[in-house]
Amino acid sequence: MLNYLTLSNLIAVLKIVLDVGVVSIIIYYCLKIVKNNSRTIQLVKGILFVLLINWIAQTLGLRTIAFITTQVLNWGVLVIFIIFQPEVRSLLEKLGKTTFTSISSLNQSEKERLIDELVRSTNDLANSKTGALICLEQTNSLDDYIATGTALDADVSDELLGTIFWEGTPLHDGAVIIRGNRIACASAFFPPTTREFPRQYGARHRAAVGISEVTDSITIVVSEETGNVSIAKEGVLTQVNAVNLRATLVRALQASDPVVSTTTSETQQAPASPTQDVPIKEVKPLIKKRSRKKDAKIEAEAIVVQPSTPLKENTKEGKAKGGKTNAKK
Ligand SMILES: Nc1ncnc2c1ncn2[C@@H]1O[C@H](COP(=O)(O)OP(=O)(O)OP(=O)(O)O)[C@@H](O)[C@H]1O
Repeated sequence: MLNYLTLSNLIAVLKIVLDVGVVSIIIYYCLKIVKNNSRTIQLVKGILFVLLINWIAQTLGLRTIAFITTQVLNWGVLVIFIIFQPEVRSLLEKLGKTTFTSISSLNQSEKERLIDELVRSTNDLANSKTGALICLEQTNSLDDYIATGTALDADVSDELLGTIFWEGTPLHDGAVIIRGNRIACASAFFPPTTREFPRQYGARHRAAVGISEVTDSITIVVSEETGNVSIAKEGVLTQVNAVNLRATLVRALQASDPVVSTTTSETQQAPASPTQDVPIKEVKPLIKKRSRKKDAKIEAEAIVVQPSTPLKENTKEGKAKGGKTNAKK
């Protein structure tokens, strides 16, 4: 009898652990999705707001408001599924899929070679003022975006990236996505940011910031207009030179694996290595085309870099941005 009770207690405890464990995992992944997607952050804020109004209305006995907000919350689930249909679909598609070869799975020499090739090709692209968008997949899968481009499975090399972004090729329009140390695709389309953005930046920079808002990827942008190089990460666009670029890439790879030994401060202060010999560009002064009042608001969603250096006045008034935008998508 005692044994039976102990066994049934044990089973009950295991059930509770399983129950709580599964729910915790679901909550963890939901929070991860919310955190990585600016659209879902807005949505969660909206839901919290409606919940607050509903609670106040219930507490104060405001029956009409309580009724309306309750209906909004009841029907909200359906609305969420409709609004987030693409996200829900891709989430379901991902279930059961094997994990991709991420950058973190590369060994030290592969990482170093990848960084060397990226710095070298970015340097060449910048010097020849060839517009480019090179996105490095991190932990969030870029499958959905790879699907919008032309699939490739090629070694990352200075020569190949130069060829892809050469204006004469059909693949030059759009972004290259790098998965692990392979070029997964070219000509991919990214969701452009919808945030307020300095006018001198066009569709390419908007796309780079856009993808960095919804995933943890790192994107290198080379401006066709100026040859300037920027990095988009976590919704922030930072203009870099060769040393900054290398340091950022080292840091990014380091974050997932301590195998890359150079520390951040060492990297930033380090003299140029062989691939850093030719700086891509001096860090250009950065424009803030906003009033001081607006700047306070922008602090939180900093678009620009190097606060001490105002952005170079480099307008593109004559340029028809829309014309160059990746219209095919
Ligand atoms: N959503 C997008 N996803 C991927 N690539 C895009 C996207 N929008 C534009 N591009 C790429 O950017 C090119 C247009 O760049 P545009 O000149 O408008 O941007 P820009 O930020 O001003 O860059 P640049 O300084 O190089 O001129 C397109 O030809 C295409 O290759």
